[in-house]
Amino acid sequence: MRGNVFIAGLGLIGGSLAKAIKKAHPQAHIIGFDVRESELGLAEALNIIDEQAVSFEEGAKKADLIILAVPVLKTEQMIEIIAGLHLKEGVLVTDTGSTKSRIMKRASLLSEKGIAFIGGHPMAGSHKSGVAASKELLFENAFYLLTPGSAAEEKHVAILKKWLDGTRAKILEVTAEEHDEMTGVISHFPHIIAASLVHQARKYNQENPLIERLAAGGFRDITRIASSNPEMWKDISLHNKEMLLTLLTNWRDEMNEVLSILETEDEDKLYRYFNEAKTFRDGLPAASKGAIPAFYEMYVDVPDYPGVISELTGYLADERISITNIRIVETRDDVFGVLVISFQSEEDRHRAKHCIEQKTTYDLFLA
Ligand SMILES: NC(=O)C1=CN([C@@H]2O[C@H](COP(=O)(O)OP(=O)(O)OC[C@H]3O[C@@H](n4cnc5c(N)ncnc54)[C@H](O)[C@@H]3O)[C@@H](O)[C@H]2O)C=CC1
Ligand SMILES: O=C(O)C(=O)Cc1ccc(O)cc1
Repeated sequence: MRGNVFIAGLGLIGGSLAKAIKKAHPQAHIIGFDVRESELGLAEALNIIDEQAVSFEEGAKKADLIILAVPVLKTEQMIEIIAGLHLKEGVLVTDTGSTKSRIMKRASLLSEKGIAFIGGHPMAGSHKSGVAASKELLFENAFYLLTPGSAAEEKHVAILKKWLDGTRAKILEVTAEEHDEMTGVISHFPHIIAASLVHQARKYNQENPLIERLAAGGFRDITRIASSNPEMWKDISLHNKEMLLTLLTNWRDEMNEVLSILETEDEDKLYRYFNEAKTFRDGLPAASKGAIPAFYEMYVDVPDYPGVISELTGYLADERISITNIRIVETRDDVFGVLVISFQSEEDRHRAKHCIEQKTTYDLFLA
């Protein structure tokens, strides 16, 4: 497709969409805007955008497609600004916000003027932010939820889907209310719990600093999302306040129930509590991406000597297997360390396993 695509907010999501759109539509002209000049400059230097907009308004006026990829309270402000501009005939406006009800309400300002607004939420991402973390295939196989506004006709949705071809996401239409209920349960509420677990560990750590050193493995895994951008999650929580209040109340009741099971040492109930959770968790789809994306990690027990990381990454590079992240867990002078290597796909992870098994005697396992 040809045309000007204006992306406001060149962070993880704006940058990833710019890359995916450029890949599928090389003729598209991508104009970018960000309040942070560093991100804007980096996006241009990395050829993620073709042009920097002089201002938000100037970028919006030139666009055939406007994508708002900023924290959700800012998205509302941008919709208001757009509603007051003289835009190009036939322009499509969409966003990437993690919430939809308040955005769709604000977008009625556009619908009233006959401007097609289609709410959007690519349900993949990470705890990282910024254009440097953006990836062309961030949304591959992930769900991409759309909430068309009242002025958005089927043909508009079809055009937006075409623009989004390069994301290789699974696009679904839902209502804004359904959206906020579902994402409240599986994404927004877990972020609050992850943050609360970290707060709890932080408080106990003040008394006993060994906690911080022991907090590897499982604790790191379930609290990874607590490392996400605080501004973004402040906005999301305020936007989905009602749902989060309901979930918090239900959770408090459930914790009270667990408290009483423990107090009375009711073994049957305790067993059932864990077993029912395990059964549902084990039945969740494994390899496809959800709001909390799958990470393809491989754990390698390595001796703690200099050069071991370059030895392993060297073997993987020889086989042209790309890694997306590498970290060391629990290295102490007297024990083996665990190297956690992440890959883009299950296929890469299996090739890596085969490669390392062939070339070394280190123990490894896939989590
Ligand atoms: N991070 C994630 O995993 C996901 C985030 N989202 C949603 O996408 C949106 C963007 O999130 P990310 O890209 O992760 O955040 P980010 O922090 O990586 O990028 C947001 C960018 O917007 C810019 N920005 C903020 N206010 C602005 C303004 N008034 N004008 C112009 N630029 C402005 C920031 O400087 C930043 O570069 C948010 O609404 C978020 O809820 C959706 C799916 C996944
Ligand atoms: O890092 C993670 O696992 C996430 O939870 C990513 C994420 C963040 C916000 C969304 O609206 C969707 C996905």
